[in-house]
Amino acid sequence: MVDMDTTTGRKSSGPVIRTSALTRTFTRGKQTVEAVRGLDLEVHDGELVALLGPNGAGKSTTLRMLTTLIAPTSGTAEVAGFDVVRDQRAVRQSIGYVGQGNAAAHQQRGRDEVVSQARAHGLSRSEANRQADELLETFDLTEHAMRPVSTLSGGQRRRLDVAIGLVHQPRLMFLDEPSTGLDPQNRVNLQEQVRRLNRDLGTTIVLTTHYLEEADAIADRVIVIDHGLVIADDTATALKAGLGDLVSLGFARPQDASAAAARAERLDGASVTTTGTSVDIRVPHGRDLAPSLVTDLASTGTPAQRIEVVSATLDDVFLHLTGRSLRESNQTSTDSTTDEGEAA
Ligand SMILES: Nc1ncnc2c1ncn2[C@@H]1O[C@H](COP(=O)(O)OP(=O)(O)OP(=O)(O)O)[C@@H](O)[C@H]1O
Repeated sequence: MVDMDTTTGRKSSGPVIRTSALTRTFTRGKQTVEAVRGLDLEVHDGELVALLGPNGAGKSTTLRMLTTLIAPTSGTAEVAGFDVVRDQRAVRQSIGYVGQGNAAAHQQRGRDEVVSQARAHGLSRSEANRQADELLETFDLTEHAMRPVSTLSGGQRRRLDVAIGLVHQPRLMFLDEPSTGLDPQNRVNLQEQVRRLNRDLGTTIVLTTHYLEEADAIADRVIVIDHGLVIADDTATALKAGLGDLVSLGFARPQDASAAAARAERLDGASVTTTGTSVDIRVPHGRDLAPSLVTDLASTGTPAQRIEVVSATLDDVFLHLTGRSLRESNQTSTDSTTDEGEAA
């Protein structure tokens, strides 16, 4: 049941984001690109959600519709209880958004940039100063606050961007590829700050990423997007557990491998591949099942000479769902975006 606040017209319960059959197409010359194709999505207060997918999957387009930067082609989206087409202003006031690339002006000092953004959001000078100091502290930027933005490292600048996105204390924050281009140390540092923002302040966060490790490490929920469609939506743990572990066995003779494969086929949910003297078994809870399987095989005269158990990764999940590796899709993608077809 959704209650309506009659003074603001804002819904006071229900998901903070709700989309229904949301689509966005772009026209490139004679070509039509269906960037987002029928997205049905609900995000609840306090969640940290990662939209994960290869380059060109439709992640940024989704975020740009949810933040009112571009209009949907069809379907509906409500953010913080407001319609992204009809109530653009209210949506914008309710959210923070950090797009790709750096927002901060390069010659300004970091602190001045945060203060002026806070002032632009209507805070008084003293409130803006206080807010800036708090945010700089939160993002470990206090000691760099008086330096021109152009002299900050990539990681510091990205953290400054996130701080600026928070000046008006939104309950809902959108981050478009926050850690792309950062070195591993700065990436981990930024991820920690994002996690802290969600955990300590309860800010709902929706971020896009094509880093598997990032989605796995920080998100409560991972929404995997490919070719404009949601192909999986769950916790990273559940997505990986659903696929199961890979139990790899090696035998002395091909006939032993065949016998072991026949035995493994009887395991619930197992998918078995035999190559010469090797047997690969993808099976839920493989790590737990492996010892008894190996004992069983030894007792029936087909002892394994090699055993390896590898837990599933999100890349395995993506590979299973699409037949492609997300890592390789990211590396080989030459897809590029143009400004053609942009909505006001
Ligand atoms: N303004 C635009 N004009 C034309 N095509 C566009 C535009 N914006 C996006 N596209 C196309 O829509 C598809 C989805 O792009 P989008 O940027 O949403 O993907 P993404 O998943 O965010 O990728 P990345 O990780 O590279 O940012 C791509 O094929 C892209 O080229």
